[in-house]
Amino acid sequence: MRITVLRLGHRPERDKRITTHVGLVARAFGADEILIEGRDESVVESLRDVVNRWGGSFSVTDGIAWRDELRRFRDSGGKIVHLTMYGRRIDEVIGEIRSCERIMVVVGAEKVPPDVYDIADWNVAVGNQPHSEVAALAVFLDRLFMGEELEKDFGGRLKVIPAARGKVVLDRGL
Ligand SMILES: C[S@@+](CC[C@H](N)C(=O)[O-])C[C@H]1O[C@@H](n2cnc3c(N)ncnc32)[C@H](O)[C@@H]1O
Repeated sequence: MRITVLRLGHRPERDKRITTHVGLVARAFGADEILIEGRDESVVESLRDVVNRWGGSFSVTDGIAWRDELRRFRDSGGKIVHLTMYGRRIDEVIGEIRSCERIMVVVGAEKVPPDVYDIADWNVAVGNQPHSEVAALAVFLDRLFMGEELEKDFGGRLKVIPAARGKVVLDRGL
């Protein structure tokens, strides 16, 4: 399955860290790309730097026109999943979502515009309490892949060798 994450409402003056974390979680938990509303060269650079060092083919694009992206994605046959505390319980819908070929997973920052709720094929809640886009995305992807995403080899220059203590990192010098 190909997964695009759409990060809405990025405000460069206050969301740098959390949007970077949305991107890091997207990559580490098995998504293929992130699209970011708003321009932020520093967020894009730091995510691309992680890809360069730690591997994978995760792509990062900022400054997108999100309504056009959602429509284009839907019109080309992709399905849209909006993560929101007001949505349906994740366990009720994750099986259906798992059968899709391409999904776009939308996460917000502050208030998400009402049309996102309308265009989404599924509005999905990771519990019905308010928490965070980073946590919601991580739990959603982990449920989607049933934990298998954590076994992925990213093939990067740097690779952690799991250790009971300390840090063991292989530099494959690619
Ligand atoms: C800080 S929350 C903002 C919530 C905001 N009050 C709203 O009405 O959308 C930022 C994002 O985290 C995600 N989120 C927060 N809690 C969630 C939950 N329980 N389930 C799914 N997603 C959640 C949503 O994508 C949301 O747009």
